[in-house]
Amino acid sequence: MSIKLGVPSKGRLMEKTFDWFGARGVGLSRSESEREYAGAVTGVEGVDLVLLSAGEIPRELAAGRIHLGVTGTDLVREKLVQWDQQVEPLAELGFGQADLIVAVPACWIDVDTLDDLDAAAAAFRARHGFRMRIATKYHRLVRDYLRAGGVADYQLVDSQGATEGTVKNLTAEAVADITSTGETLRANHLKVLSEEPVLRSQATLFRSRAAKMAPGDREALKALCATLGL
Ligand SMILES: Nc1ncnc2c1ncn2[C@@H]1O[C@H](COP(=O)(O)OP(=O)(O)OP(=O)(O)O)[C@@H](O)[C@H]1O
Ligand SMILES: O=P(O)(O)OC[C@H]1O[C@H](OP(=O)(O)OP(=O)(O)O)[C@H](O)[C@@H]1O
Repeated sequence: MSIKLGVPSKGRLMEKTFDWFGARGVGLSRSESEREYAGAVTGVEGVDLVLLSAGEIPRELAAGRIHLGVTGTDLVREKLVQWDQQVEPLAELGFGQADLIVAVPACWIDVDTLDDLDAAAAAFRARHGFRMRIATKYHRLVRDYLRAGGVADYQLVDSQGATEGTVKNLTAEAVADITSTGETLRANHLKVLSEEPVLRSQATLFRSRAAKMAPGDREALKALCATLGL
């Protein structure tokens, strides 16, 4: 048997994860063929690399199909009910930092806080006969945040990508999405509410609380954690 380590299969997250492990003496690499989702681990025994979509890693951890996984805290908290009972964060990796925020059209000059958004949402409904639409893929986190902030008269519309474009495309009045530099928001004439973000996220190494381990696996996990300095 062996420990399964799930890592994002593409892009910045994959490269920075490889760098983070490499700097600590654990070599991670993707197979020669760019299209094959297989990889290799050097520097420790008994660890298999599993390349997965960042968005699927929370579910794989919760199901116990991987023992360890790297993904954003935003994805874990959004996708796993009572996330901390299903996974344990072992290390924040210091990259993939982004804030989950709520943004409205920059021209809404009298909307700056959640109270303002609530007032605007009520006025919107009275005027248009339907609830203000907020586009997001973070349904659970945004719903909880808006409930706590006292915003009532809105509806979430699902957007799995290019979320900032929904306002221009007239499929939403506001958005809740991840931002790091703010460039995408600015380019789409949106402004962030001047409130604490819904969540501050970064790439994190998680341990599954559900994954079964054979006796040898425990040793492999201990050796890996020791090598990583955890
Ligand atoms: N601009 C950004 N800067 C930093 N981190 C980001 C940025 N955009 C997204 N992230 C983070 O990267 C992680 C993966 O994002 P996302 O869900 O968009 O995956 P993806 O790249 O579309 O991959 P996949 O579709 O394979 O799941 C998330 O944790 C997210 O917070
Ligand atoms: O604040 P910025 O630095 O401009 O980054 C924010 C953008 O990055 C993410 O998109 P990503 O590139 O992951 O694509 P997506 O639209 O598929 O989510 C996020 O959804 C924003 O659109």
